[in-house]
Amino acid sequence: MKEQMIITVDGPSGAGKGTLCYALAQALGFDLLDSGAIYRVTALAALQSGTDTENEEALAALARSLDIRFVPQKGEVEIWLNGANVSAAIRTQTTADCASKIAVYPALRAALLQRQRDFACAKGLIADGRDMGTVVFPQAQVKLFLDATAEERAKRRYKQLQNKGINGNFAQILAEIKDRDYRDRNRAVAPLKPAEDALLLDSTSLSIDEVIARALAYIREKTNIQV
Ligand SMILES: Nc1ncnc2c1ncn2[C@@H]1O[C@H](COP(=O)(O)OP(=O)(O)OP(=O)(O)O)[C@@H](O)[C@H]1O
Ligand SMILES: Nc1ccn([C@@H]2O[C@H](COP(=O)(O)O)[C@@H](O)[C@H]2O)c(=O)n1
Repeated sequence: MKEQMIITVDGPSGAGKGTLCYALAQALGFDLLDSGAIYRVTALAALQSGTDTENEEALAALARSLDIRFVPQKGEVEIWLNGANVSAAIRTQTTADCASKIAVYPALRAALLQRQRDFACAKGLIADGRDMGTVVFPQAQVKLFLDATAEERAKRRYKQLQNKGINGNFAQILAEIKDRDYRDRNRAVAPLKPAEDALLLDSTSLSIDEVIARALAYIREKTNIQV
C-alpha cells in the first residue's frame, strides 16, 4: 500500500498557518485539513443549540453527532454544518473564543480525533492546527511549528480586518490573542507546543513568500518530493 504522506503545521493564532497550508496544498496537490474549523464548528453548534459550554460530556456528545462537511468551491472550501453553510459564522471572534474554551476538554478532543485522522489519504495531507504533529498525526513525515510574536500576530489580524473594511481595536485584538495563546498552551490535554521532531519557523520578520520558500526547502530535505 502506498505510504500516506502527511505534513503538519502547528502554531498559535495568526502565525500564518492557514496561509502557508493553503500554499503548500496548492504546490504539492495535497488535501488540506483545517482542524481549527472543526473546533469552531463544534463551538458554533454548542452556541446555537444552547449546549452548556462547561458541560464536557454534553459537548462531547454534541461533537460526535455533528454532520460537518468541507465542500471545495472555486478555490475555497465551504464549511457546512447539519446542512447549512457556516463558513462565515465560524470566523467570528465569539466563535473563536468559544472554540478555544471548549477545546480544553479531553472528552471533546477525543470525540473529534478520528474525524481529523480520517482526512489522511493517498493524495497526501497538509494538516493545520495546534496538536497535529504531537497528537493527531505523530507519524507525520514532516512537522513544522510556525510562530511569531503576539504583537506581530495582532498587527496581522488588525490589517486583515482593515482589508475587510472593519476597524478593529489593536489593544483588544492583542489581548484576545494572548488569552487564546494562554488557554491553548496551558491546557492539560494536547497543549499547543512543537513536536520534538518539528522544525521551528519564526515568521515574525519573514514575508509570506519567505515562509513558503523555507517550508518547501525543508519538505524537499525531509522527503523525496520534488517541488
Ligand atoms: N509571514 C507573514 N507576514 C505578514 N502577514 C502574514 C504572514 N503570514 C500570514 N500573514 C497574514 O496574517 C493573517 C493571519 O494569517 P493566517 O490566517 O494564515 O493565520 P493562522 O495561523 O491560520 O491563524 P488562525 O489559527 O487563527 O486561523 C492573514 O491576513 C495573512 O495574510
Ligand atoms: N488542532 C486544533 C485546532 C484548533 N484548536 C482550538 O480551536 C481554536 C480555533 O482554531 P483556529 O486555528 O481556527 O483559530 C484554537 O484557538 C484552539 O483553541 C485546537 O485546540 N486544536
